[in-house]
Amino acid sequence: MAQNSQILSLSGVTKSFGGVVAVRDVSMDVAHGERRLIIGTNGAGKSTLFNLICGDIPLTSGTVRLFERDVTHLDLRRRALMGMRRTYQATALFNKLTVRQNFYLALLGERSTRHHFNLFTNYKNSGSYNEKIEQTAALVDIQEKLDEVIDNISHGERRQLELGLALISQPKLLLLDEPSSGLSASERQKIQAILQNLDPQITLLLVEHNMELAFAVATDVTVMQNGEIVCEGSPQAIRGDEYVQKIYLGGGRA
Ligand SMILES: Nc1ncnc2c1ncn2[C@@H]1O[C@H](COP(=O)(O)OP(=O)(O)OP(=O)(O)O)[C@@H](O)[C@H]1O
Repeated sequence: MAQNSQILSLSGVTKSFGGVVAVRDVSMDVAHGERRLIIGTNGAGKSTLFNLICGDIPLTSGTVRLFERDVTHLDLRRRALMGMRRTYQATALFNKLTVRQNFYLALLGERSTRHHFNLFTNYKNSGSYNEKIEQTAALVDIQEKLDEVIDNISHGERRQLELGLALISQPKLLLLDEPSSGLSASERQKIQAILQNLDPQITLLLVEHNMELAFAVATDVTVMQNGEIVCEGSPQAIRGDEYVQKIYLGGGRA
């Protein structure tokens, strides 16, 4: 994909839940390679916006374009096949299986969706996936834990694995919903380093409440409040913005 191409383009995106307008008339363009941070107080509409971008929920009105194609009416699976992946605030892992087996199942699920082949007949070919699993595990710094059962790894390592499970399909656009929530300072630093070293070809959309991590990773920032975009700019500009300071530092997380 060309460096200047639009990876994501939202136009007039609105979502209402009954009387509640969770996202109101949002327009936003994200270019190839950007690390776009979306911040806003609780209830600002960030998760809903992610759900609309992914195709998890339908829009009330507006248009979503992904990789320069109108995907407004495509479901999550079809958008994923185009090269989009997201993580959730809580991802279900197979806790009795090892890290390697979780990677393996993600890879099989991915291949079966793409090529419609049978998961079980392909189990015999598992050796051919090992290299890919080991490469991805190294990207998220979990290569030492490949043969540990999930129940025995730390919370931070689970978050690293969740990132790895999203990366193993080699997405072009990756949406991360609070990748550091619930982590200790040292676990958070690890996630930060992983995100800072991410392949520059991957375009990133990030919702994150920890400002240190968020601003260390972001190239561009969008600020939301009450379902609307209130400002956009470089991390430096947003950090210095009086209004942002007020909604964040003036007790805005209500
Ligand atoms: N399924 C739903 N049904 C009804 N209202 C909803 C639904 N999902 C979200 N909302 C409402 O939409 C608004 C935006 O919520 P959303 O979860 O998108 O905010 P957020 O910015 O992600 O908040 P947080 O930082 O707490 O995760 C809130 O008022 C919320 O109560």
